[in-house]
Amino acid sequence: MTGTDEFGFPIARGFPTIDTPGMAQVDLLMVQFYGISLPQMMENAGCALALVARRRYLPGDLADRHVVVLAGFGGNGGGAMVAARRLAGWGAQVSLVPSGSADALKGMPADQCAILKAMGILPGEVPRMPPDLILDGLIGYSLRGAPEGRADALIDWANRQDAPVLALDVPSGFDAINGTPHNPFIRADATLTLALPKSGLQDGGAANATGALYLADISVPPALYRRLAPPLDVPPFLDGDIMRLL
Ligand SMILES: NC(=O)C1=CN([C@@H]2O[C@H](COP(=O)(O)OP(=O)(O)OC[C@H]3O[C@@H](n4cnc5c(N)ncnc54)[C@H](O)[C@@H]3O)[C@@H](O)[C@H]2O)[C@H](O)CC1
Ligand SMILES: [K+]
Repeated sequence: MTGTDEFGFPIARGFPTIDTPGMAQVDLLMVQFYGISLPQMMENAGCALALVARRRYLPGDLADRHVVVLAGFGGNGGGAMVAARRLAGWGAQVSLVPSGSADALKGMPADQCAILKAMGILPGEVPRMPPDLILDGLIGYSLRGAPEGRADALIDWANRQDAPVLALDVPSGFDAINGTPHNPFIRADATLTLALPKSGLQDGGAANATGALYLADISVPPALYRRLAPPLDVPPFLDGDIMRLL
């Protein structure tokens, strides 16, 4: 560790990068070898996102602080909805904006959305009231080509707002492997990437798409990385669950 950033997050160097096929291997080993489920990882991811949101953007009392959560239909959207739940629990006013009809959500994102509905947070359109913060959970490392449809429109909307955007895992529209920005891509003020920094995020990506780059521990055992082909040597998160990388 080489000190902390201005928000008190430990600064870390020496974490290797990983590409999307490598992350797919990690997810498989987590589930099949260790029995650590995707919902468990998603819970860790979303909680870490909410913690970065609170400490970096919403210090103090969260009452009257308005957060718009943009949520896609995959694991990225599910993690963002966990963060929505945590921030709402801490008193923030949360608007949930899915990238399609919420009735069409399936699997874990649908489960997360059902929890939010039970809490009285109903999926809807982007609100007229300007937000204090936008969480980008539209598309993660499974982006395929340039964003289309509602995701495309919501990325444009987010980039037009004065509020900062905090991206989950990768800025949506940004290729996590090779760092190619598609049109459009989220211009994040900060990005919280999960488990290991994705290879395309190394230098913040083209045009510094990521902004400040954080890394969250989602409870991958370091020994798992030595089972990958090729193996990776990853240090434990000794100084905290959330590290500042860039
Ligand atoms: N081990 C981990 O790091 C974990 C990461 N998690 C999070 O899950 C996502 C990856 O989830 P996945 O379900 O594979 O997909 P995505 O959420 O990235 O996106 C799929 C979603 O996006 C749509 N889509 C893809 N390309 C486009 C496009 N060009 N235009 C519009 N829409 C697009 C696609 O149709 C799907 O609906 C990872 O990034 C993390 O955030 C988990 O929490 C578990 C562990
Ligand atoms: K994202």
